[in-house]
Amino acid sequence: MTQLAVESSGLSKRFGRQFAVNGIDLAVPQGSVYGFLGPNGSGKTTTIRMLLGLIQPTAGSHRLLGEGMPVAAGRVLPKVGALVEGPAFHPYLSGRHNLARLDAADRWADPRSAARRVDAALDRVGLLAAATKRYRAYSLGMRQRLALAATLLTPRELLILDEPTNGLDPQGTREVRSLITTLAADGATVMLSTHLLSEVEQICTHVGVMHQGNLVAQASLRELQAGSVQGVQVLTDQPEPAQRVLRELGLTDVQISRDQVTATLGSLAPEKVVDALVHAGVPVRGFTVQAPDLEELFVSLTGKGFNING
Ligand SMILES: Nc1ncnc2c1ncn2[C@@H]1O[C@H](COP(=O)(O)OP(=O)(O)OP(=O)(O)O)[C@@H](O)[C@H]1O
Repeated sequence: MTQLAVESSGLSKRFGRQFAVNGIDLAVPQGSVYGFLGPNGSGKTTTIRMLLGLIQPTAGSHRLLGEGMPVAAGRVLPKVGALVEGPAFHPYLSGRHNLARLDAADRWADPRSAARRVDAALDRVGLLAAATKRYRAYSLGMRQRLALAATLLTPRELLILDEPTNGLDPQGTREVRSLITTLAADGATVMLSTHLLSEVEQICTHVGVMHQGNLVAQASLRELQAGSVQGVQVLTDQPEPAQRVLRELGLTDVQISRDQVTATLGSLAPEKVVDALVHAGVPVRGFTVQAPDLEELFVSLTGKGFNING
């Protein structure tokens, strides 16, 4: 069975009469990059704050790295890096000095190796060259990278990041995404919240979709794609015979448009369709299985569009 880095059971948070998070069962596999996707106000930040013990759940329970929270918090949290509101950095201190202050405040960190740790974290996020610049002179992207560096002062098995690319320009966004991919490749599990579908498609292996406090879908990207309806498109000079073959095979929604025949595949393997066309002597110039559109899938789950221009 897959080991879970984050798991919850019935995790809920109510503010007054409103359930911000309504009994969610998260399952974040170890080694995954899990995109926690949902429109604004769907309960992502509230969930992350509960996972990290920053607020108390109204109901439910959760485990991090296999250990029950909050009982094991002292043992588990040092292995978890978090980016929630971002640590408070001092505007007149350099990036390096800011990290050194945070490191000194960590009671588990050995002060003798502090300088090495700080520079390694700066190097990791590509800020070594700007280490002596004052924080107030940093761009938004540099500030976000410094916040990530702060979470990397000690090796982490799990990173929980709330909207890590929010507010970044395209260059900063690319840098932070590539850093996340590298951290995952080095073995960390990453759970990140986002309202950008494109972010999930680019860097995530798994996704959980939030809508109005409910977890409406949770799966690996591969499963989601396989589970959705696929279409096929055949390019041929003989569309009528092709249409006949597709109908005989049981494909639905078979349509002709000039030299193109499109249809919904159902559970049939695409190679069976090609095989049948060739056997029937239909000259096939092109055959495409149309990739299922994740955006449509998510919109059908949440009834809302996602900003896909991220
Ligand atoms: N401290 C609070 N008091 C009252 N209501 C709150 C509080 N924190 C969050 N909420 C409400 O809970 C709901 C979920 O908010 P949350 O911040 O978790 O959503 P989100 O998915 O992280 O959204 P965003 O992408 O905008 O950060 C919202 O309706 C919000 O107004």
